[in-house]
Amino acid sequence: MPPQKPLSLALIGIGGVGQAFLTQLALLQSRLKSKLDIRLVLIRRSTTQILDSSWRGLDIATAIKQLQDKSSSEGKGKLLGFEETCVHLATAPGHVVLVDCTSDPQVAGAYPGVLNKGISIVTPNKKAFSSSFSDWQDIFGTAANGPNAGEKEKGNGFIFHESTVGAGLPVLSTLTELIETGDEVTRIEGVFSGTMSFLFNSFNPVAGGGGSFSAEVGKAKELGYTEPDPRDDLNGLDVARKLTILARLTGLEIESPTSFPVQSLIPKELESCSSASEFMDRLPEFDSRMDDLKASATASGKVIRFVGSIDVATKKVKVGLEEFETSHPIAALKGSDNIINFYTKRYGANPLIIQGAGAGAEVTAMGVTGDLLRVVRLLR
Ligand SMILES: NC(=O)C1=CN([C@@H]2O[C@H](COP(=O)(O)OP(=O)(O)OC[C@H]3O[C@@H](n4cnc5c(N)ncnc54)[C@H](OP(=O)(O)O)[C@@H]3O)[C@@H](O)[C@H]2O)C=CC1
Ligand SMILES: N[C@@H](CC=O)C(=O)O
Ligand code: NA
Repeated sequence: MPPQKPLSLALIGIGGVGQAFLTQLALLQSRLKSKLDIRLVLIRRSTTQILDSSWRGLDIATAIKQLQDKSSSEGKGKLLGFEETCVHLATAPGHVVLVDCTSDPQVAGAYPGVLNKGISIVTPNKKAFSSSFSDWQDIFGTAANGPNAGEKEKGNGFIFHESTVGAGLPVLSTLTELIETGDEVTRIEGVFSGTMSFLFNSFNPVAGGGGSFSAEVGKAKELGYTEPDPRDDLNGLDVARKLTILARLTGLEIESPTSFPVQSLIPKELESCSSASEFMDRLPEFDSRMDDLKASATASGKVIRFVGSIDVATKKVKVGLEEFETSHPIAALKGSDNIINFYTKRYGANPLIIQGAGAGAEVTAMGVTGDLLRVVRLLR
């Protein structure tokens, strides 16, 4: 049997998710070594990168150390522009896959050009899929696995982004299958943020009590649940981005994550904070406002949770705080659990429910590694 062509892989972003992905990649390399030769040829941070121009593949542990060890010559190399790097990357042997584990909108904005070079993309970065609707159309009009892909897109890359909604939970693959098998999705609702789930089930637990809101935000950041800037969770935009992605997959042409009501939990007085650290330092000043919301819910025997919903028929999307009876499944969530209810014609009054950790480096990396395997299967 002729040796398989190698799969050349480039990773950008070696934060929580990126490093967890590398751990899973090392496992994949050893498990698949008789069937597939996966070579890590580039890893890149925001300020430096290591590119293996021999295309033989980097040793993962050494490469991470070099990137993290600012003093190493490798780690200090002049950072080649991202687009320039991709032109070079496209010359790597076999199929090339870019793994974008950043939350950088500029990297995401380059996706159509990357796909056009025949490079596939797997990513948990929501920015590309939740910017303008025309950007969405550009991406899926270029990808070889786009809904209307034809001869023209044949040589282009594939794109998968399961971890953009519900981390590794099979939310996007389930929605895609519901739609592709002809079911009619009428409503999607639930808890879509691991950070907000954790915040409210620890600040306002069903059993009563709970810590201060700002302290719980700090814990969510330490646990690796929040966006690189926690304000992207607290302003409701992370959930809005996820609902934009889901709504677009149902066929709704949502213009942007700010084209529907999104409740922000950022105190107006802190909207001008110039940095995440300044914001986090001042957040405790406003804990009493969240305490008042909690007290009012408690007075009616309820708890507050941060939820989202899409009504496909009326095209109504909304994101914000709601009160729930303590017996409600949403009230009972633990940790970073998401719960997503798909109401469809086929499932009727009993929705298809997906529940589980919706944030955390390892469960997110699982979705990215699963997407990489989806690309591998398409190459067979
Ligand atoms: N954490 C989670 O539970 C989940 C995260 N996600 C998504 O995964 C992505 C990564 O999240 P997470 O790992 O937690 O974030 P981190 O902040 O831990 O890591 C982000 C990494 O991206 C790097 N980076 C930023 N901009 C660039 C750039 N232009 N080029 C190269 N590298 C860059 C940073 O490098 P440097 O350190 O040099 O600045 C850092 O290493 C985000 O898009 C997030 O929304 C999705 C689902 C769940
Ligand atoms: N910050 C996000 C990460 C996953 O999308 C969240 O808390 O859900
Ligand atoms: Na997912």
